[in-house]
Amino acid sequence: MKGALLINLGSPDSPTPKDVKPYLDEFLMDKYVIDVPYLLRALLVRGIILRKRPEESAHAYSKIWWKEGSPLIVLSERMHKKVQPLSNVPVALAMRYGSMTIEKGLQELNDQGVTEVLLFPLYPQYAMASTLTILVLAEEIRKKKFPHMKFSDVPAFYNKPDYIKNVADSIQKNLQGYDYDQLVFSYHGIPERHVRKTDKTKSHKKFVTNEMCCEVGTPEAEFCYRTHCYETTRLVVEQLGIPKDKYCVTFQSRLAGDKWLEPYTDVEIDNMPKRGIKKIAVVTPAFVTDCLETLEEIAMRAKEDFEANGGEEFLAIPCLNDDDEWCQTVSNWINDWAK
Ligand SMILES: C=CC1=C(C)c2cc3[nH]c(cc4nc(cc5[nH]c(cc1n2)c(C)c5CCC(=O)O)C(CCC(=O)O)=C4C)c(C)c3C=C
Ligand SMILES: [Fe+2]
Ligand SMILES: [Fe+2]
Repeated sequence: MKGALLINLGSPDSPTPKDVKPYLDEFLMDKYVIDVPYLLRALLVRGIILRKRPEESAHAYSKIWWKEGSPLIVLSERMHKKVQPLSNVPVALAMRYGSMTIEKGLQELNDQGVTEVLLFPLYPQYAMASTLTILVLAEEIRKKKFPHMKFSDVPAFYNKPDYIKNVADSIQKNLQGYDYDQLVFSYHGIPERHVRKTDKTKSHKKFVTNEMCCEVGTPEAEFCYRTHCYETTRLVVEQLGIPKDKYCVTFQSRLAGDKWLEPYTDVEIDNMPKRGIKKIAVVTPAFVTDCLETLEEIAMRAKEDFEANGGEEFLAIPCLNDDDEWCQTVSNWINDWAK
């Protein structure tokens, strides 16, 4: 029998340093996230980052935490609840990090008699720190625990017409009656090195801000997160008829150290009021589910900083979450595969 496993990033069990620390340890010790040799990674993560970050992150999480739990988990569960009845096969939900493990998700499907699994990473744009790490871990678990299972996966869907329509429709709905100067497409950042690493053709050289590094359809674009982000944006603005001077692409959530994809969301948004841009809307299409990075970093921190710098109106557009059309899209893709 066939079945699907929806996989999102995951959250700590509670917004306390005690629970945030092991979650961050698992996340940042992942070699596809901090991609340096083990000893250096342990020194960086356990010797430096995890000294202060659990407290800081726990504080940030506590600002967005809901009575029912982490927004990312609660919203993913709501989406799962809507997708299951629309799907013709069993659908389970798991997280890459934290307690809702991929192993538990596979076990749940196994218990229902599923032997052919569609792995569905909930990331529109491909990155080794998001998509690849899920696929690698799932395969390790399959070999050890479920050797009889067969896996397929949903590739990055950054340019799939249904997803683009869902994002465009959501933007249009949220922008109704809101007269903005600039629509900011803010994507989760990654180190530039990650883009080079996943490029099998090794043709990426220096990045030029606001210029595409690859042409969609070429081998180098297949795993280029940066191109996927620009292409999602291009298709969405094309659908909505937004002119060039009314939108921009930025990258958020960088960790200190390496050079990450530019331009940086915080720097760009802080400078906008000085350039006469006083009313903005921010959309975050790298996240299908609202989470710490959208609810705290964008809707709270970026808004406060924008206003402190002279900005007047700031609208954070919610992610697709459990939007009916989006849930229909997800189940359509599952049903097409299961045919
Ligand atoms: C869009 C997909 C994501 C990519 C790519 C990604 C890369 C990446 N992230 C970090 C470090 C952190 N990210 C954190 C939170 C976080 N990241 C994503 C998604 C992607 N990350 C989500 C959905 C979330 C929110 C989780 C939630 O519970 O709401 C965090 C934890 C919070 C914090 O301390 O800031 C860290 C750390 C790196 C280093 C990286 C690529 C190298
Ligand atoms: Fe992240
Ligand atoms: Fe590229």
